[in-house]
Amino acid sequence: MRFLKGHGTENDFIILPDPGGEAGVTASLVAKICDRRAGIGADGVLVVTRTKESPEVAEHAAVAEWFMDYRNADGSVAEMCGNGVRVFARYLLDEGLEKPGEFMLATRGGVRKVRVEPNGDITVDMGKPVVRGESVATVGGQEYRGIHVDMGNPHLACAIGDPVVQLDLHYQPGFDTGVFPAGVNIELFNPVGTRRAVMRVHERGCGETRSCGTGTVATAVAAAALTGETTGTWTIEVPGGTLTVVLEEETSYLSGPAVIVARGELMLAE
Ligand SMILES: N[C@@H](CCC[C@H](N)C(=O)O)C(=O)O
Repeated sequence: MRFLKGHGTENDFIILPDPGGEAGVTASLVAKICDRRAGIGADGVLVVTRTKESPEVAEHAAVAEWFMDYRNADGSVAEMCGNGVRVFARYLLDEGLEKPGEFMLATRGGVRKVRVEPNGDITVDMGKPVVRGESVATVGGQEYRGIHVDMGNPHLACAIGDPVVQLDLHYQPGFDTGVFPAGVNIELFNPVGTRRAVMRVHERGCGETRSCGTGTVATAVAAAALTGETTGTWTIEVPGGTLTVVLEEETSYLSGPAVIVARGELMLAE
């Protein structure tokens, strides 16, 4: 099977072209591919399938030709991946499967519009973040209160006060399984100037990653709430780079670089 590898601010993905949806990519194959020692290594897999060939999203086939079938590194599926959408869009553009400008993609979290910026960055309309309340994350025995933000997938974004570099995110942070029965992506951040924050993330199904697009939008929402704002343009610094988040009343946008770095033939089997 042919594969490519790409990343968006070092949130890295293996891309598996499967236009007809016939490959039957399993959770165990995804976990093998993403293994950083025995496999290729990645935070997740993006299976590229025509929307009309994917029963779970076929209803969107009239508006979005391609479905980003996103899988976490442990093989689990997720509703949405902001950096994944941007890398997926880069792949479609490079392959001539979509034209530069604006186009729509299907995800499990709904249809997303993407746009190529004059500087080559890719912007995604991420939809309206939904604030569902507050909850607590525990890291290294320390409790941090944060905001539960639904970006299609679940997030808990906590302003922590302590420097984010000091956090040990090798382990799953504690969280309230009553609030997050399907798990949660946990962002730990500090505001560092006007509409700017530095963030680290522990992703559901992946562990710590160097960036998380949906997580940066959740962080912008939580950081804005600290100053009573709900709109504005935020710069979020992550270990893998910098992303821009625009919060509007009815939607949000995520912008940044997305690149393809390799292509090859997969020799792993289930
Ligand atoms: N890295 C992603 C989010 C991927 C999904 C997440 N791990 C989940 O399980 O919800 C992003 O860029 O948004």
